[in-house]
Amino acid sequence: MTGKSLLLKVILLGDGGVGKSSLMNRYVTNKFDSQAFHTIGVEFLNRDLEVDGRFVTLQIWDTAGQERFKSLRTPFYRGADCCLLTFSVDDRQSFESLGNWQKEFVYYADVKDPGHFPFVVLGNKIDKLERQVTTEEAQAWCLENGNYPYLETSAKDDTNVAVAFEEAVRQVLAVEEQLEHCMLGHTIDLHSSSKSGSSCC
Ligand SMILES: Nc1nc2c(ncn2[C@@H]2O[C@H](COP(=O)(O)OP(=O)(O)OP(=O)(O)O)[C@@H](O)[C@H]2O)c(=O)[nH]1
Ligand SMILES: [Mg+2]
Repeated sequence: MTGKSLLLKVILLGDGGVGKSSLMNRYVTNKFDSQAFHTIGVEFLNRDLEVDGRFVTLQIWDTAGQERFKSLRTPFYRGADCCLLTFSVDDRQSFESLGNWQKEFVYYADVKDPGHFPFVVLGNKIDKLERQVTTEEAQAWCLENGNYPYLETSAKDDTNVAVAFEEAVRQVLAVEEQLEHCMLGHTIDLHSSSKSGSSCC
């Protein structure tokens, strides 16, 4: 892969058992294990990809979702460029935990401007017949809590997994572009005599 690659850190958060490790392993190794073990602490894998002409090395951090491992995972939130809030569509409790995961991330990652931080919400295990969370209510949660992109995935049958990680990259690039646009806007204002009324940041 030619051209300078942008290193991005993406972190998967969500209740134990929703499929965070399975999503990472499906995306990086294209494997799925129906008997996956609970993650203890954190693990990470890298994968190179190209999104809209940009070469990216995605460093995917997979975290333990079980409450007892909280102190092992929270030190690794800092420096993340994107957070994938993950639940399972057959586990209503994991959907209702999304708000807590978002708060935990913002606190331990010390996010200065949560309103502009790239979160993406994933509803996993859509291959399973018995759903407890509808697409509409998940979309409504995403709209109410920050207008986050919402994708439905299955690590088991590889539905939307690559799309989900590509969307994470797009969200980071979009925020970066917005910041660059703002910086550029301020620079031009510094030299022009007329005070521009609008400020975009
Ligand atoms: N049917 C189905 N099962 C899945 C899917 N993704 C994961 N699983 C299964 O769900 C169980 C938990 O998956 P994990 O990937 O270990 O879940 P996790 O979120 O990493 O769990 P913790 O490490 O405890 O936080 C495993 O038995 C997986 O095989 C999916 O998309 N569909
Ligand atoms: Mg895991």
